[in-house]
Amino acid sequence: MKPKIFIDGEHGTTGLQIRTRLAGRGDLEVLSIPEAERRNKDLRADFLKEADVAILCLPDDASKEAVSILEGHNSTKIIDTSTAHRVHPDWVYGFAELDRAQRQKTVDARLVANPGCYPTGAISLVRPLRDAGILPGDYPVTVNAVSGYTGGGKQMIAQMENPDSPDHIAANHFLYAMPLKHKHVPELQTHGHLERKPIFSPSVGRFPQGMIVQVPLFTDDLNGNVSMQDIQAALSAHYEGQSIVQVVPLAESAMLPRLDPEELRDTDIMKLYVFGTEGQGQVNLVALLDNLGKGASGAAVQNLDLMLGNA
Ligand SMILES: NC(=O)C1=CN([C@@H]2O[C@H](COP(=O)(O)OP(=O)(O)OC[C@H]3O[C@@H](n4cnc5c(N)ncnc54)[C@H](OP(=O)(O)O)[C@@H]3O)[C@@H](O)[C@H]2O)C=CC1
Ligand SMILES: CC(=O)N[C@@H](CCC(=O)OP(=O)(O)O)C(=O)O
Repeated sequence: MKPKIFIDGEHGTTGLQIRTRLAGRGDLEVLSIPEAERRNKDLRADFLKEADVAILCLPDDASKEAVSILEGHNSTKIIDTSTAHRVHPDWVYGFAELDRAQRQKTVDARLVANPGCYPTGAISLVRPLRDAGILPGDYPVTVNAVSGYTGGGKQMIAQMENPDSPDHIAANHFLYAMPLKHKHVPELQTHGHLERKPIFSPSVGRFPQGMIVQVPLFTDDLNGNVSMQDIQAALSAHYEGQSIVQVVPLAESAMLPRLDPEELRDTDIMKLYVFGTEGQGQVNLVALLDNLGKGASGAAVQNLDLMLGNA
């Protein structure tokens, strides 16, 4: 029997991309709710209970509701793409490359929280340096980022694309979350193993999919007398043996005149760069990804395969 998959929120931005990725999969049966019934709680409950794996692509409150519908119904595994359970102790953080143990934890899990798009980039840069003892726990980490506008879901897509929308956004690039209380901060701190709350300053650009996440560091304030080479080597060692997170060689990074946030659009990989000038005491660590690829839907399908024993 093929495993049954239900994408709750399949007509939204993340859900649609997951459905597209699963469209050609003959090894799975996708249970699909008609678009007009997408908020029909009774029908959703039936599908949630029938599924072997439910992938929640909903706002936080609706995700929590779906989880409560499944309470006591342990035959349905859950992947939640929302922020609701990313620091919850009962949930496994579905970032297989986080450390040596995370892949197996995801394989064994019933409840998996899919990482946020920005945290995927930032944690992928800081966590290996924490684990290697290079980045002190109390380092004052800052994270600056730009996302494609699909990161804001259906509402922001309409605001950016429809000039007749009442809350139309005309800007080509804008900062937001200026009070420094973005919903991703707890996740960044917890899974980045950071003692201090990081400063997170996100922005959005007028392109649909793509993301750059930057973590600048002063190497004098790191542990030991580390060079750019040492930092790149620590990242490379951490991600050795897998193909989704790619650490770019220093020589290649040094040749780049600019970095395009859309470069990895429609892919599920993430590239990590160490920029700077050796000996200057500063580096800019950069993650490049598609906010809907490794940042959301691609990661959800990766987690699905791990949970089904396919990967
Ligand atoms: N977009 C991105 O890049 C990323 C998104 N995520 C997360 O994925 C989740 C979904 O985001 P996204 O796809 O962007 O959002 P969208 O707004 O594009 O889609 C959400 C979908 O959920 C439906 N929905 C909302 N409330 C309910 C409800 N109570 N019952 C049933 N269905 C409901 C919406 O229906 P309706 O059309 O009626 O509103 C819509 O189809 C969020 O939690 C987000 O944080 C994670 C990483 C990246
Ligand atoms: C551009 C934009 O608005 N991005 C969203 C983050 C993407 C998202 O909602 O999902 P995750 O929390 O699961 O990453 C935000 O800043 O709230």
